[in-house]
Amino acid sequence: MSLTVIENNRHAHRVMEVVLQGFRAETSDVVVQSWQRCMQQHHLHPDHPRKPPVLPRDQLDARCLRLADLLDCARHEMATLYQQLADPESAVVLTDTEGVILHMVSSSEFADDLKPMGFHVGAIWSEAEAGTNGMGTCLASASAVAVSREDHFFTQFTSLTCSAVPIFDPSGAMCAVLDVTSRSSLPQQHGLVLLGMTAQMVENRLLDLRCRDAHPLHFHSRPEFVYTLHEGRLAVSGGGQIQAANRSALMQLGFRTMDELRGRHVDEIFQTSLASLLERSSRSAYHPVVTYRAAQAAHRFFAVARPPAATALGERSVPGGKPGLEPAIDIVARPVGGRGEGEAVRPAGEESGAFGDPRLATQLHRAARAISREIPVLLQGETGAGKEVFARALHGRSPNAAGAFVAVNCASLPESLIESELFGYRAGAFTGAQRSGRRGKVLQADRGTLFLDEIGDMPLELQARLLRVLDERQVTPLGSEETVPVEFQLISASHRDLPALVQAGRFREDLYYRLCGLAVMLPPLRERSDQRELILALLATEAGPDATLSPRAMDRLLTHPWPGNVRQLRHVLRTAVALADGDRIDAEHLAQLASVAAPSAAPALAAPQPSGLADEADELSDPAVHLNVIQANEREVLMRLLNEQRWNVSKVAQALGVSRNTLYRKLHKLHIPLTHAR
Ligand SMILES: Nc1ncnc2c1ncn2[C@@H]1O[C@H](COP(=O)(O)OP(=O)(O)OP(=O)(O)O)[C@@H](O)[C@H]1O
Repeated sequence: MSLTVIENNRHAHRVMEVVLQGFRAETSDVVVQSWQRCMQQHHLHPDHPRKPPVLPRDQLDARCLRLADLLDCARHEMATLYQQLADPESAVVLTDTEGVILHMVSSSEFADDLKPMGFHVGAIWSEAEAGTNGMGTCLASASAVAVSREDHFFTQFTSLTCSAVPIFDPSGAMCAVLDVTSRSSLPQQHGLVLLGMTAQMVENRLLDLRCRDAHPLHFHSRPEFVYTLHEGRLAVSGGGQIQAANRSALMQLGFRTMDELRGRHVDEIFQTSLASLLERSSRSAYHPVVTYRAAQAAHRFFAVARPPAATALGERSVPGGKPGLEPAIDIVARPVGGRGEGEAVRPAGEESGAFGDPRLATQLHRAARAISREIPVLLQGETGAGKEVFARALHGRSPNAAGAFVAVNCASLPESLIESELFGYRAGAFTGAQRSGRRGKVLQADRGTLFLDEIGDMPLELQARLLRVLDERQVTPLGSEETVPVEFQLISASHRDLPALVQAGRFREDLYYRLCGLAVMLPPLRERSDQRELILALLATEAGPDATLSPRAMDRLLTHPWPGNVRQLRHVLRTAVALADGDRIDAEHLAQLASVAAPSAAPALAAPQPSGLADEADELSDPAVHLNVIQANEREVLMRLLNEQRWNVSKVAQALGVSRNTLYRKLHKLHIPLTHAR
């Protein structure tokens, strides 16, 4: 008998002894109860291992669409958690309430290890399908669980250790499970803490998003905890009724469930009314004000109440319902994929853009609805992911489509010029000013769309001026006394993590809330499901409709990790077209891909390499591996600078105080190819 079979038998025997004969197990009650459910309720047998079933693609897409807002809230937090865990043999996973894996962050190597076990996006890991496991058992018990190695019901999963926590929506219902699965033998305590914190962050974001038209009320018994992860948060209707709360709020106020709290009035909970809290908060410039628990007068809280995010942003009331609470699935995406080699394609000009990925299409649809209600849209995503293309598409679908689309790149303008560029100046306002004066970009965008790209790079002093313009909707050009009224739609974009900049004090929080009426996280190219369609469309733009790709070339493109996203894809295709003799592109014309920087080049918002899409990285030699530690560090710093300056070599040279030639030599020495350059 092979070792595996003996091992399998031993594990199965142990599970059966515990379930059928009531033997004491050296494991937790949660695990024992799960084993009992597996055998008695789900009729699983530890001797008959099975692979979790996989949902068909269209059903998976439909689920992702239904939970699009949750996925939006979770994606970035999951990537951050993965980085904090710093364990290459771990995966951070999100499932829906039926145990279907919707999103996963891991190294491509670990994802490849997990795949044969049936552990990948689309697979169903409920207890009924996969026996005792982190995700399934968390769902069944509706509580945080740790399932280490031999706690699993089936032997095939006993090399894994999982920790999982439920995520609750603002109504208090469980809406997902967040899990960390790794090879380590024990759940790491700090990992569990991080997991719990991540779940809380996702819940708070979801509360903000789904209750945008309620008054947010932040509180804690210690003032320094207001606005932190530990704060209690309530969503309160204009009439003062509590609609939703986070877990900390329930705990601090002594309620066990959301049902016990929902519908109560603020003055029933605190010894004050919503109106009074709002007034006192605004008078104290939104610093926490003291309030007392109504039931226990000695229990003091510090609280801040604000106007709803929606009204604070000038959002009009939405006919027929609350924007944040409507189901995410109300559009039909264009069909994706299925096109073979050489088929006719429609060129994707930058104006039209290609948005075949269902998630992207939904985001465009939601953003179009938001902008049509004058809600500003904030686009986030890695560099080259198509934020400007998306913004133009949004403008084209908006009520102001007939007006101008005015783009301002806040990162590329020298600080001294941003102000005049944005607000304009009166004739003779300063030395060097044009004699006739100049209408600033804000006024040029009148009745159109103002697109503030790389808004995270705007200097703090100018943020204050911009804030005033957004509030007052009028502009005072430099050197002028006169204010000019202006009406525009606002879209902004950044590849930086703006909430993190806010926390670091480098971006004004009040401005962030005014820009971020609706936050849209654009997926990186490697996560898009319409890659094939996009490749063909971009190829048609670059080489005309007769161009074709060989299957090998298409395969290489489809499996590339694309750290520079669509911009890099476009660049690679442009070079391939130049290298190919006729209209047919083959793998050999994609030599440029071999010299593309490894994922260490990932920009600020980049998640770790996603599962299963980076197989090719194995084939490629990573140029960075030949560098010593100092060079590797130097390379990383340069890559970051290049990304920040959008691969503009002159600007990076300027920032470093070296000549362009010196910089080129350095780039060459550190194996940094300039394939990202525009
Ligand atoms: N959906 C799309 N359809 C067609 N082309 C696209 C699409 N998205 C991006 N591109 C191409 O990729 C290039 C980069 O797009 P864009 O400038 O919008 O990216 P970005 O995310 O705003 O970049 P950055 O963060 O560096 O400003 C564009 O010039 C365009 O050619």
